[in-house]
Amino acid sequence: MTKLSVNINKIATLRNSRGGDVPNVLQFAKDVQRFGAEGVTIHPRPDERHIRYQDARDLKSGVYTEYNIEGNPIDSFVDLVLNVKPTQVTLVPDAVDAITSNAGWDTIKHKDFLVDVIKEFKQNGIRTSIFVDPVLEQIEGAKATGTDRIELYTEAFAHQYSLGNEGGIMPYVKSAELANNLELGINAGHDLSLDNIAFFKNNIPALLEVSIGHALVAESLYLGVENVIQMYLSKLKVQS
Ligand SMILES: NCC(=O)COP(=O)(O)O
Repeated sequence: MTKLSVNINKIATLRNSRGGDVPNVLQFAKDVQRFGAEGVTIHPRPDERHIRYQDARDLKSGVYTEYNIEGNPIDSFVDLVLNVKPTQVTLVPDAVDAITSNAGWDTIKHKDFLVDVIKEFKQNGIRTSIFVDPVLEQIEGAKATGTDRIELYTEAFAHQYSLGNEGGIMPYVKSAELANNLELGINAGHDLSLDNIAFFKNNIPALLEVSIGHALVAESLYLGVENVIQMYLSKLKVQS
């Protein structure tokens, strides 16, 4: 089974554009779970341009499915995650000024750092995942960090698929096969959408979780949030 975790960053972006509390991020998180989402993801960035650190703390009371916090493990992020104790932390090597996440970890170069930080999270009962490109050496490097899971960075797949190139899935298939052999759990995310999710899911063996935000919110403007979540759940059940 592949769980759908809804990334609610964009709801905070909308709220912050006016100050105030509309839309309410906590209520939105409760509603997506009521509509069937199996997890909620946030990615607080150091400049707090969308999700704020206080949101991460407030959400703890309302996320009763899987709570996934993503981010670069700078000191303030590590303190936040240890304080909130979500179900899962996903480590992403994003620069402070990046518009969005744009690369996976170099798990070989940053092995010592990742080993230390992953150990600390796991000792505190938090499942770990690290964001990686679909490159076999990087998957092997991920295994050596001690992480429970990897999150495959799917931007390249989504881009190729939008151009009609289904072959763009192949590095992901090979990476997933290796991860399965190494007994690493597999998550995936970034630019997944109603257009590409079924093809991705049906080609990736043992895909445990997808986190989807940008496209899901954009699609909801036309189709409605509840309907869109149901559509994702239905596509995630499809087997080719
Ligand atoms: N981990 C990926 C995520 O949470 C959402 O990415 P996107 O759907 O906003 O591109």
